[in-house]
Amino acid sequence: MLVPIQRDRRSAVLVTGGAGYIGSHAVLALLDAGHDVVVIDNLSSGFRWAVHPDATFYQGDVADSALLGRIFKEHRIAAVLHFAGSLIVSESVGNPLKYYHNNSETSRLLLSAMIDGGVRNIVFSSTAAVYGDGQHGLVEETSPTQPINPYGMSKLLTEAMIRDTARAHGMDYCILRYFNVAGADPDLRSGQSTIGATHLIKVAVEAALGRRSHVAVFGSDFPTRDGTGIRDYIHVSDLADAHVLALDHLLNHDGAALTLNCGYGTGYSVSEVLDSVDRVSGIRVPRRMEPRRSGDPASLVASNARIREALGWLPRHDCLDAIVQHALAWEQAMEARKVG
Ligand SMILES: NC(=O)c1ccc[n+]([C@@H]2O[C@H](COP(=O)([O-])OP(=O)(O)OC[C@H]3O[C@@H](n4cnc5c(N)ncnc54)[C@H](O)[C@@H]3O)[C@@H](O)[C@H]2O)c1
Ligand SMILES: O=c1ccn([C@@H]2O[C@H](COP(=O)(O)OP(=O)(O)O[C@H]3O[C@H](CO)[C@H](O)[C@H](O)[C@H]3O)[C@@H](O)[C@H]2O)c(=O)[nH]1
Repeated sequence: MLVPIQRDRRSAVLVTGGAGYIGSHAVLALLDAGHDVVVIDNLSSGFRWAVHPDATFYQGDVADSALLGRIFKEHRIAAVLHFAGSLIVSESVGNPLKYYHNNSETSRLLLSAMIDGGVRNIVFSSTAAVYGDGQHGLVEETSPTQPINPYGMSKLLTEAMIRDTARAHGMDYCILRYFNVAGADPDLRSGQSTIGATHLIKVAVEAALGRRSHVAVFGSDFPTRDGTGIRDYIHVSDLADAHVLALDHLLNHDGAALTLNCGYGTGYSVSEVLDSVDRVSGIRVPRRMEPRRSGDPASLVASNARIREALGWLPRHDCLDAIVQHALAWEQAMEARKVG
């Protein structure tokens, strides 16, 4: 049954990491849906220009409890959408403490500041990396969580903190486990601008535009149909929509406690993704076979039955070529604007 949205017009939403790739798209979707938006970002990997001017911006760290306290006093924050964090799987293997600090410890401080500030709703950016390796077929939310890298473990710890804190302090939460996020806003209001990006589709479209000499294929001996790693690539705008739905759900359901996969349920291998980039760009991107990257599972593909059922989420851009097309268009637009 559809529940009418009773949004408190005076309240706002705090987006941590709103100057980053996914956060900046969520800000656009929230503004499009009529929410007031406040952003906190330390600009460690995000960009001030990526934050829509209609959002109020604070430059600072989520671990700065005094700053969070000030924000909670200056605005009526109804909910926090927590994107800020570190997210490179291979980096987390070499520097795990960075991840346990910036993902786990910083989230603990955020939860503590939320309790102090009386903010009782949180949407959290978790990841498919909490599931680990050895997954067969579609991964359900009830599948075992056995991360094989510190990044996944740092997010799993945060999930546990959120559930325990919610129980103890009467908070409501929606944990969104994203699979592989890619693409750009179809109107090119934002896109992935990360410097020195490591994500496959971003790297491949940079190579198609001649900014990289080739794409390294990390591992061709995985137990997959063509030996390369399989992932479920979700368009960033569909993911942003999921956040607006999650927020509305929290604002309308007391006691909400959701953990939801965000993916399409279709997996593509690295070779298939590169074929798509070749097809869409019209350029044969040079590929070089290299050994596996540490911490990489063979395959991660989402079951999305739960998010469809719980939030009524309906993807609008469920097509690999469309995702690649938008990613490529954003790269070209950045080149033209000379940003990033
Ligand atoms: N990109 C993906 O495929 C993917 C997949 C699963 C989960 N996620 C999660 O989504 C979230 C956003 O990822 P993204 O791809 O947009 O990355 P991003 O690096 O573009 O965005 C992260 C933003 O957070 C900011 N930030 C980092 N630490 C901060 C801190 N301590 N205080 C304040 N600001 C801080 C950065 O400056 C940046 O703007 C992350 O939590 C990530 O783990 C991403
Ligand atoms: O230059 C590259 C980059 C990636 N890959 C391969 O492409 C696939 C996807 O790799 P990405 O680096 O694009 O993404 P990850 O799967 O490593 O991780 C991403 O998705 C995860 C969820 O599945 C996490 O949430 C994480 O934050 C996010 O970076 C993997 O098989 C990887 O080995 C290559 O072969 N060459």
